[in-house]
Amino acid sequence: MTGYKVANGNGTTNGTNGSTNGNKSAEYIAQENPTMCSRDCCSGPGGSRKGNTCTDKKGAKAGSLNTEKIIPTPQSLLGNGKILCEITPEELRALRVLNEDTYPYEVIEEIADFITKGSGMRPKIGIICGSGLGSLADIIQDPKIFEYEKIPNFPVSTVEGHAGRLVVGTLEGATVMAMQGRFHFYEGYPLAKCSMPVRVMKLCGVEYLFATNAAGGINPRFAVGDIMLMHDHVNMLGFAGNSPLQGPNDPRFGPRFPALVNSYNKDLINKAIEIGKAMGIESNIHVGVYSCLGGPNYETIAELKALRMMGVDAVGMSTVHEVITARHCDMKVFAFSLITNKCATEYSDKKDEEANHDEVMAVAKNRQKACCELVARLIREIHSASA
Ligand SMILES: O=P(O)(O)O[C@@H]1C[C@H](O)[C@@H](CO)O1
Ligand SMILES: Nc1nc2[nH]cnc2c(=O)[nH]1
Repeated sequence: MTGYKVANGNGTTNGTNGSTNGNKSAEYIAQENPTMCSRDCCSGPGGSRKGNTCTDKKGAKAGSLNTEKIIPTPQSLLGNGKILCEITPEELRALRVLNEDTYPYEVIEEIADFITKGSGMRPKIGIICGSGLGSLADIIQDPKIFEYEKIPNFPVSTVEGHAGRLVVGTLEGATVMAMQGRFHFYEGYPLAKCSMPVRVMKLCGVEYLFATNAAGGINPRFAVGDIMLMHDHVNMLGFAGNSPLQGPNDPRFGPRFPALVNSYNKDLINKAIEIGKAMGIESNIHVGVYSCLGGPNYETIAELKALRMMGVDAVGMSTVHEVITARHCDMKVFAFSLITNKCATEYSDKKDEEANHDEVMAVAKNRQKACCELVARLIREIHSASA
């Protein structure tokens, strides 16, 4: 069988079956067929790989390509199965952006223009709907809806309970945009990509980020269905050296070293507490610390005990990197967790103490009315204060 190399962004891997598929594996190089074209070769800069020049491209076009030697990767098959040599410059650029970990300012600007021009609105408040909380976007009036897959260079949602639409419209008089579906690290997206829409929101004109999530309650005082207003977080992925701000910093978004104390706006937390009282649900409202783990697995008892010792009240798989990105570009942040399950912190054989996504979705569905009312009332206050 013919040998091959699959470029994986960290070097290349030799083999005769399967592929080593890194994030940047859209290029592949035939070892025994120097006429095959690589992505670098096609796209110019940095493209002078041994045995792969633009002459090779001509050879490939002329039909000397031995397709049996190509190991297709998911990325290589993008573009209706066309190989990269046949992709137009526009398709190639889109493909590169999809494969990149970071998005240049200009690309974010293009996405923001697409949304503001397409909707005819410049939203002031951005909402990220947590698992099962998509109904937060359903209460938006006169909505203009953008399916993620139709937004240029936008990722797609892959998780149940995350519809994959951006909804722009008005809520309590304010112009808002809501992500009905967020991107998670466990879906395979790097953190910068997970939180890229926050930068899109910023360039659309958004000043306030409302981030919501479904989370497991670690604090023993929390009951299923309670709402925890986030006043701080523990960035576990950050402890492991991962951040949405990794890589070159573009000062048009914010500083290289942003401070994160006071990330969660105290005025908005206090207003939300007042609103909770007015709604008669003050006993279900708490203020606490959230932590995001990478997922998709839920936590072990030992992990939950460790988180509790660190002062974490609720644990999830999102939000923290969105908040970091929002604070980096100086947005005001309000965030809450809907407690969808109680996390067990003692060993037990009881099956019903295990977290599961169906339960998460069911609780979110049951509590969506209260969550929508809290968000709507808070937006009304922000809007009337600025009018
Ligand atoms: O998107 P969020 O953080 O609300 O969703 C949480 C984390 C996982 O995606 C899911 C697990 O049930 O709920
Ligand atoms: N990591 C994590 N995410 C959740 N999302 C909803 N519940 C949970 C949970 O218990 N743990």
